Amino acid sequence: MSTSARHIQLMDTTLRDGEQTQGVAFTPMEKVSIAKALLQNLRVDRIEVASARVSEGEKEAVTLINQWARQEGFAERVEVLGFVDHTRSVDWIKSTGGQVINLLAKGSEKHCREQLGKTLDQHSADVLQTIGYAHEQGLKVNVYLEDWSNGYKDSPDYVYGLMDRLRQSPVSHFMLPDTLGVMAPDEVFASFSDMCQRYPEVQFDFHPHNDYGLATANVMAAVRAGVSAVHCTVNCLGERAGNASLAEVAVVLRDKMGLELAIDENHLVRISDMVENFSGKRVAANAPIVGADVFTQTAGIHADGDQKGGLYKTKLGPERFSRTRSYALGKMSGKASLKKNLEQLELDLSEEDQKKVLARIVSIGDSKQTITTDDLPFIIADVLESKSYQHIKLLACSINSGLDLPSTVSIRVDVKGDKHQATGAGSGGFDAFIDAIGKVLEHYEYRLPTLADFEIRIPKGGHTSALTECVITWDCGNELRKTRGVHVNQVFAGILATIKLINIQLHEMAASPKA
Ligand SMILES: CC(=O)SCCNC(=O)CCNC(=O)[C@H](O)C(C)(C)COP(=O)(O)OP(=O)(O)OC[C@H]1O[C@@H](n2cnc3c(N)ncnc32)[C@H](O)[C@@H]1OP(=O)(O)O
Repeated sequence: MSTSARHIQLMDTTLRDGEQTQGVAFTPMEKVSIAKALLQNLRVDRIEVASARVSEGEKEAVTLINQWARQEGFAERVEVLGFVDHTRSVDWIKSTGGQVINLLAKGSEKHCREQLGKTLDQHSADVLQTIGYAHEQGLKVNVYLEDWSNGYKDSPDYVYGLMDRLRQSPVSHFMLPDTLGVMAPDEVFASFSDMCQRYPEVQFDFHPHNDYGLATANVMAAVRAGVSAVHCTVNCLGERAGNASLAEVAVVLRDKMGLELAIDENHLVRISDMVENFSGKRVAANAPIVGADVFTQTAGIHADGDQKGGLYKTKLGPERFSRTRSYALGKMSGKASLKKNLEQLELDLSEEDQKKVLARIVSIGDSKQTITTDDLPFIIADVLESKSYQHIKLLACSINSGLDLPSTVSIRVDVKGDKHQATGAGSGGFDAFIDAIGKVLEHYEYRLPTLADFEIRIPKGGHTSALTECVITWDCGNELRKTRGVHVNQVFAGILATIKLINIQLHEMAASPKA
């Protein structure tokens, strides 16, 4: 089947199946923000925002989403999963102002018999009755055949029997899920080809799960077999191993299958960040498209190839997703990696000095420490013994902490040659240090930016006396900056990372004073 110029709908279910990720619960306002970003900015075709009857909080969220969607003309693109429970789910959805029910019917004989205790005839009659009621109430109806992947394999006659009974009813999409993520691409292709041939008038959606890590590959197979819509979630959230990643599906369908999608790729990373923050589920640094490291070249040879005319470029360039390429510094760096970082910082070094700095970077990398671009000026200053980056020096610091007691700190610092002493208090040693250093820096019209992230780690297999590395991400208004500190004491590792950031910013203030 030719796939060119076909339009495939993306139905995002971050707010329904995504919320079935262990430990995830969105507040109503978080749900509204995600819904707006999905429909308005990213431009997915449809969103599923909840299961009916779950809770009062869920009802409030769905009501708010529907109010907004109606104003914006998106009302028919907001869907809610409902159960085969006669009137209850339909009434719940109606009361939220919803217009679409995704009715959860049983797609395997086993689930029908053992979970509902019904025969095919009884269940079909119940489903038809709920579809009829939903229509009377003015709702559009889609139908899930839950556990279809197992049902199609173990009880195909049940699946065909159910489809034959439901196909004449007013159902917009039949949504066939691989509920337990057990299918492989060849099985998906064969089963969807069969379903599409038997029921050519029916619009099928595919709802994948990622238990074997095959969700995106399975989406490709389903599309090749003729489905008209696929389901996915932001950051691959979803029950167990999750669904298919929205970012992966969007780029794969475009690049590998030449399909038309409405998605605006510039928003993929922003929505991934939003969902990461609201869900509390960290995105793996190597997650395709949205992971923190996926546009970073680590190997010196790769940096060299990029320097020589973009030899390592692919269609998945960072600019496409409003991101930038970076070059990691560590033991695998070469001349080209250093050059790229120096260019970014607009620093000029002689070939001789570059060699010395590179040797230090490689030896720091050898001791398992990581190096950020912002560390580079300090490594240079240290290697070349320049004091020009040393605007602030911590001369002494004592911390007092106790269980259930506020922490106190006493510091002595040198700022641009002037000595200062200060004390501070806070809920922990680091917090107390921030209080104390803030008092000193007031004299220099400098305020620390807020923390965006604070990570402490020790080398794997490390012991209690291991060096600790602290990497702090700072929200500097128009950009995020990372600085790191290394010390046996984790609070001091954080303090050293903070001193480094202050040095960078005092240096920038000195280099470009306010007019
Ligand atoms: C494929 C999927 O991911 S489906 C996701 C479905 N969404 C959810 O489950 C959302 C979260 N769930 C909930 O909040 C609750 O489970 C509720 C509100 C839906 C129901 O709660 P309760 O009434 O306490 O029942 P419980 O959670 O034990 O649900 C099981 C009942 O639903 C029945 N049931 C299972 N599937 C269906 C279905 N498709 N339609 C109607 N009833 C169903 C079961 O037979 C069982 O009924 P029984 O108690 O008479 O034996």
